[in-house]
Amino acid sequence: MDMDQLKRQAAARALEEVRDGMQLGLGTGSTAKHFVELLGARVAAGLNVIGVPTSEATRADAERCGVPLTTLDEIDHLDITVDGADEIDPDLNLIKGGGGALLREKIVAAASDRMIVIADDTKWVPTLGRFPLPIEVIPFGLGATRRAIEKAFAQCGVSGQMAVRRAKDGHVFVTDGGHWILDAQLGRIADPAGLAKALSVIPGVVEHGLFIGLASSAVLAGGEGIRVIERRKPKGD
Ligand SMILES: O=C(CO)[C@H](O)[C@H](O)COP(=O)(O)O
Repeated sequence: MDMDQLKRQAAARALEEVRDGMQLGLGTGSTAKHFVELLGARVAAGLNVIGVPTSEATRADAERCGVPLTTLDEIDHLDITVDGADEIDPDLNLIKGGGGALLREKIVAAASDRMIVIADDTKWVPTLGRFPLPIEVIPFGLGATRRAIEKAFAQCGVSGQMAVRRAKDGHVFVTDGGHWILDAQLGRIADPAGLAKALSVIPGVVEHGLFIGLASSAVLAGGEGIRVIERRKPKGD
Protein backbone atom coordinates (compact mmCIF):
# COMPACT_ATOMS: atom_id res chain seq x y z
CA MET A 1 0.00 0.00 0.00
CA ASP A 2 1.41 3.41 -0.90
CA MET A 3 1.84 6.30 1.52
CA ASP A 4 -1.15 8.19 0.18
CA GLN A 5 -3.45 5.23 0.82
CA LEU A 6 -2.13 5.02 4.39
CA LYS A 7 -2.85 8.71 4.92
CA ARG A 8 -6.39 8.23 3.61
CA GLN A 9 -6.92 5.26 5.94
CA ALA A 10 -5.84 7.35 8.95
CA ALA A 11 -8.21 10.11 7.83
CA ALA A 12 -11.08 7.64 7.45
CA ARG A 13 -10.48 6.29 10.96
CA ALA A 14 -10.60 9.83 12.43
CA LEU A 15 -13.83 10.50 10.56
CA GLU A 16 -15.45 7.73 12.62
CA GLU A 17 -15.18 10.07 15.64
CA VAL A 18 -17.23 12.81 13.97
CA ARG A 19 -20.87 13.13 15.04
CA ASP A 20 -23.76 15.13 13.67
CA GLY A 21 -23.74 18.75 14.87
CA MET A 22 -20.01 18.88 15.61
CA GLN A 23 -17.81 21.94 15.11
CA LEU A 24 -14.51 20.81 13.61
CA GLY A 25 -11.02 22.19 13.16
CA LEU A 26 -9.71 21.28 9.72
CA GLY A 27 -5.96 20.73 9.52
CA THR A 28 -3.53 21.42 6.70
CA GLY A 29 -1.34 19.12 4.60
CA SER A 30 -1.73 16.07 2.42
CA THR A 31 -3.18 13.87 5.20
CA ALA A 32 -5.62 16.50 6.44
CA LYS A 33 -6.69 17.03 2.83
CA HIS A 34 -7.88 13.40 2.73
CA PHE A 35 -9.94 14.09 5.87
CA VAL A 36 -11.56 17.15 4.28
CA GLU A 37 -12.42 15.16 1.14
CA LEU A 38 -13.93 12.28 3.13
CA LEU A 39 -15.80 14.74 5.34
CA GLY A 40 -17.18 16.46 2.24
CA ALA A 41 -18.61 13.15 1.03
CA ARG A 42 -20.34 12.66 4.40
CA VAL A 43 -21.71 16.23 4.29
CA ALA A 44 -23.08 15.55 0.80
CA ALA A 45 -24.81 12.50 2.29
CA GLY A 46 -26.49 14.64 4.97
CA LEU A 47 -24.01 15.01 7.86
CA ASN A 48 -24.44 18.37 9.59
CA VAL A 49 -21.06 19.80 10.68
CA ILE A 50 -19.23 23.08 10.43
CA GLY A 51 -15.47 23.57 10.11
CA VAL A 52 -12.76 26.11 10.81
CA PRO A 53 -9.90 25.77 8.28
CA THR A 54 -6.28 26.15 9.44
CA SER A 55 -5.02 27.64 6.17
CA GLU A 56 -6.17 29.28 2.97
CA ALA A 57 -5.32 26.01 1.17
CA THR A 58 -7.65 24.06 3.47
CA ARG A 59 -10.32 26.73 3.10
CA ALA A 60 -10.18 26.22 -0.68
CA ASP A 61 -10.29 22.41 -0.30
CA ALA A 62 -13.22 22.57 2.11
CA GLU A 63 -15.15 24.92 -0.17
CA ARG A 64 -14.50 22.62 -3.13
CA CYS A 65 -15.72 19.62 -1.09
CA GLY A 66 -18.85 21.41 0.18
CA VAL A 67 -17.89 21.53 3.88
CA PRO A 68 -19.60 24.54 5.53
CA LEU A 69 -17.10 26.90 7.17
CA THR A 70 -17.06 29.35 10.04
CA THR A 71 -14.50 31.22 12.13
CA LEU A 72 -13.42 31.26 15.76
CA ASP A 73 -15.06 34.69 16.01
CA GLU A 74 -18.46 33.21 15.21
CA ILE A 75 -18.27 30.12 17.43
CA ASP A 76 -16.71 29.75 20.87
CA HIS A 77 -15.17 26.29 20.72
CA LEU A 78 -14.46 23.30 18.53
CA ASP A 79 -15.33 19.70 19.37
CA ILE A 80 -12.51 18.04 17.44
CA THR A 81 -9.61 19.18 15.30
CA VAL A 82 -8.21 16.63 12.88
CA ASP A 83 -4.76 17.49 11.58
CA GLY A 84 -1.56 15.89 10.33
CA ALA A 85 1.92 16.18 11.84
CA ASP A 86 5.54 16.00 10.78
CA GLU A 87 6.63 14.08 13.88
CA ILE A 88 4.80 12.48 16.81
CA ASP A 89 6.54 11.25 19.97
CA PRO A 90 5.24 8.73 22.53
CA ASP A 91 3.86 11.56 24.74
CA LEU A 92 1.97 12.81 21.63
CA ASN A 93 4.11 15.91 21.47
CA LEU A 94 4.38 17.00 17.85
CA ILE A 95 6.47 18.87 15.35
CA LYS A 96 4.14 20.61 12.92
CA GLY A 97 4.52 23.31 10.29
CA GLY A 98 6.05 21.42 7.39
CA GLY A 99 3.22 22.91 5.34
CA GLY A 100 3.72 26.35 6.89
CA ALA A 101 0.35 26.54 8.67
CA LEU A 102 1.60 26.08 12.26
CA LEU A 103 0.22 29.37 13.61
CA ARG A 104 -3.40 28.84 12.61
CA GLU A 105 -3.06 25.11 13.34
CA LYS A 106 -2.02 25.83 16.92
CA ILE A 107 -4.77 28.42 17.48
CA VAL A 108 -7.38 25.97 16.18
CA ALA A 109 -5.99 22.98 18.12
CA ALA A 110 -5.93 25.01 21.35
CA ALA A 111 -9.59 25.98 20.83
CA SER A 112 -10.61 22.32 20.45
CA ASP A 113 -11.83 19.88 23.07
CA ARG A 114 -9.87 17.14 21.27
CA MET A 115 -7.12 17.11 18.67
CA ILE A 116 -6.80 13.92 16.65
CA VAL A 117 -3.52 13.63 14.76
CA ILE A 118 -3.63 11.57 11.59
CA ALA A 119 -0.51 10.26 9.91
CA ASP A 120 1.23 7.39 8.24
CA ASP A 121 3.39 5.59 10.79
CA THR A 122 6.70 7.00 9.45
CA LYS A 123 5.85 10.12 11.49
CA TRP A 124 6.15 8.20 14.77
CA VAL A 125 9.54 8.88 16.41
CA PRO A 126 11.04 8.05 19.82
CA THR A 127 12.32 11.65 20.18
CA LEU A 128 11.36 14.78 18.25
CA GLY A 129 13.92 16.66 16.18
CA ARG A 130 14.80 14.68 13.07
CA PHE A 131 12.33 16.86 11.14
CA PRO A 132 13.52 20.50 10.98
CA LEU A 133 11.64 22.57 13.57
CA PRO A 134 9.64 25.37 11.90
CA ILE A 135 9.71 28.71 13.72
CA GLU A 136 7.41 31.44 12.36
CA VAL A 137 9.02 34.86 12.64
CA ILE A 138 8.38 38.51 11.81
CA PRO A 139 10.72 39.62 9.00
CA PHE A 140 11.55 42.89 10.84
CA GLY A 141 14.67 42.52 12.98
CA LEU A 142 15.30 38.97 11.85
CA GLY A 143 18.99 39.07 12.79
CA ALA A 144 18.15 39.88 16.41
CA THR A 145 15.41 37.23 16.50
CA ARG A 146 17.82 34.61 15.10
CA ARG A 147 20.42 35.43 17.75
CA ALA A 148 17.81 35.14 20.50
CA ILE A 149 16.66 31.79 19.09
CA GLU A 150 20.26 30.52 18.99
CA LYS A 151 20.67 31.57 22.63
CA ALA A 152 17.47 29.68 23.55
CA PHE A 153 18.77 26.63 21.69
CA ALA A 154 22.04 26.72 23.66
CA GLN A 155 20.14 27.08 26.96
CA CYS A 156 18.02 24.05 26.04
CA GLY A 157 21.01 21.94 24.97
CA VAL A 158 20.24 21.83 21.24
CA SER A 159 22.01 23.26 18.22
CA GLY A 160 21.86 23.13 14.45
CA GLN A 161 21.64 25.00 11.19
CA MET A 162 18.74 27.39 10.75
CA ALA A 163 17.53 28.61 7.34
CA VAL A 164 14.79 30.89 6.08
CA ARG A 165 12.27 28.68 4.26
CA ARG A 166 11.98 29.22 0.53
CA ALA A 167 9.21 28.26 -1.83
CA LYS A 168 9.90 26.03 -4.85
CA ASP A 169 10.37 29.12 -7.04
CA GLY A 170 13.23 30.28 -4.77
CA HIS A 171 11.36 33.19 -3.19
CA VAL A 172 11.02 33.43 0.59
CA PHE A 173 8.02 31.38 1.73
CA VAL A 174 5.41 33.70 3.25
CA THR A 175 2.81 32.25 5.61
CA ASP A 176 -0.93 32.97 5.48
CA GLY A 177 -0.27 35.49 8.26
CA GLY A 178 2.42 37.32 6.20
CA HIS A 179 5.35 36.00 8.25
CA TRP A 180 8.50 34.02 7.41
CA ILE A 181 9.61 30.60 8.67
CA LEU A 182 13.02 29.55 9.98
CA ASP A 183 13.60 25.79 9.76
CA ALA A 184 16.01 24.55 12.44
CA GLN A 185 17.81 21.22 11.99
CA LEU A 186 18.18 20.18 15.60
CA GLY A 187 18.48 16.40 15.26
CA ARG A 188 17.25 15.52 18.73
CA ILE A 189 15.14 17.62 21.13
CA ALA A 190 15.54 16.07 24.58
CA ASP A 191 13.21 18.56 26.31
CA PRO A 192 10.57 19.71 23.82
CA ALA A 193 8.42 21.38 26.50
CA GLY A 194 11.39 23.41 27.77
CA LEU A 195 12.36 24.46 24.25
CA ALA A 196 8.75 25.39 23.46
CA LYS A 197 8.64 27.70 26.49
CA ALA A 198 12.00 29.29 25.67
CA LEU A 199 11.00 30.02 22.05
CA SER A 200 7.56 31.37 22.98
CA VAL A 201 8.95 34.35 24.91
CA ILE A 202 11.29 35.63 22.18
CA PRO A 203 10.12 38.91 20.61
CA GLY A 204 9.84 38.37 16.85
CA VAL A 205 8.89 34.69 17.20
CA VAL A 206 5.22 34.51 16.25
CA GLU A 207 4.87 30.76 16.87
CA HIS A 208 6.86 27.54 16.68
CA GLY A 209 6.05 24.06 15.50
CA LEU A 210 6.33 22.29 18.87
CA PHE A 211 2.79 21.24 19.86
CA ILE A 212 3.06 20.25 23.51
CA GLY A 213 0.10 18.67 25.28
CA LEU A 214 -2.35 19.54 22.52
CA ALA A 215 -2.92 16.18 20.81
CA SER A 216 -5.47 13.90 22.48
CA SER A 217 -4.88 10.92 20.22
CA ALA A 218 -2.92 9.84 17.18
CA VAL A 219 -4.19 7.60 14.40
CA LEU A 220 -1.21 5.99 12.70
CA ALA A 221 -1.65 3.96 9.52
CA GLY A 222 1.04 1.46 8.56
CA GLY A 223 1.55 -1.72 6.58
CA GLU A 224 0.21 -3.76 9.47
CA GLY A 225 -2.97 -1.75 9.99
CA ILE A 226 -4.08 1.20 12.07
CA ARG A 227 -2.90 2.03 15.58
CA VAL A 228 -4.77 4.54 17.75
CA ILE A 229 -2.67 5.97 20.57
CA GLU A 230 -4.42 7.90 23.31
CA ARG A 231 -2.66 10.60 25.30
CA ARG A 232 -1.96 9.56 28.86
CA LYS A 233 -1.89 13.02 30.47
CA PRO A 234 -4.90 15.43 30.44
CA LYS A 235 -4.98 18.08 27.67
CA GLY A 236 -2.73 21.04 28.40
CA ASP A 237 -0.23 19.15 30.61
O1 LIG B 1 1.88 20.82 10.02
C1 LIG B 1 1.45 20.70 8.90
C2 LIG B 1 1.21 21.85 8.00
O2 LIG B 1 1.64 23.05 8.59
C3 LIG B 1 1.09 19.36 8.39
O3 LIG B 1 0.13 18.80 9.20
C4 LIG B 1 2.32 18.50 8.39
O4 LIG B 1 3.32 19.14 7.60
C5 LIG B 1 2.03 17.11 7.82
O5 LIG B 1 1.71 17.20 6.47
P1 LIG B 1 1.43 15.92 5.59
O6 LIG B 1 0.13 15.35 6.06
O7 LIG B 1 1.37 16.45 4.19
O8 LIG B 1 2.58 14.96 5.79
